[in-house]
Amino acid sequence: MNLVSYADRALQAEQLAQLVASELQQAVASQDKASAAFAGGTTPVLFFKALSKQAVDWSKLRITLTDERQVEPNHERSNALLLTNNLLANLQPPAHFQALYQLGQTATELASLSLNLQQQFFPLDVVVLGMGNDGHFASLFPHAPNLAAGLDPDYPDILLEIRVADLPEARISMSLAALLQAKHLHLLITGADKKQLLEQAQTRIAARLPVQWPIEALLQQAGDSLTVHYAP
Ligand SMILES: O=C(O)[C@H](O)[C@@H](O)[C@H](O)[C@H](O)COP(=O)(O)O
Repeated sequence: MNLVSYADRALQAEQLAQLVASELQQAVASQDKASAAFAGGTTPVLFFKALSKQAVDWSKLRITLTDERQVEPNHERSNALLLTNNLLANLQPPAHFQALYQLGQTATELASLSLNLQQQFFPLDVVVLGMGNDGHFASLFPHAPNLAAGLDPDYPDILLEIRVADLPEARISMSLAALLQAKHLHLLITGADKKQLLEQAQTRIAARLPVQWPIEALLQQAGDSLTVHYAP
């Protein structure tokens, strides 16, 4: 894991936006297209706003999410709405966006979407993840019944459905196996609590303790291919 620390969240957002924009533009230059998956939640908002101001050939971009809440696309908890309001709506020309959930989506439709992402988006050029204070990333939550599958580095599918009793709604998440395929893998965190959790996770890994937080699996599997961007 590589750690980049920034003096404040504005600098973090601006410098990560410049880095991601250069990674995307290099992909466009070499393959005439680029693909990216971004986390939802609250942390990435400043980053999305800064990224929307970067000089990228957005018409060549395929953008999706690392995970989504199973709500209507205009629901206030929708990550698609968050991404649209803070990034996609500001892009000229527009990028292609693939949502991870539509109301009433069936398991068959999820499997078909997973295959479509595999064929049209993967391997992702850039992934920017977030992390919760319980050590989840994407929607791979500690008490998810199918967490083992979600963290299995050999899991065959891009997407899986996550249902956890204490979550307000069911989720759709990318699997760790899918995220690890990213050419540029970033984790964007703010606040001392999350940095302390990351350090505790590293200590657990070094002591070869069983995985307590999902983030341990990401750190262990990704190794130096993961760059953590931290601001207080
Ligand atoms: O749907 C989501 O909530 C995100 O994709 C999730 O994985 C997020 O990155 C963490 O929960 C951190 O959220 P905050 O940025 O709000 O702390």
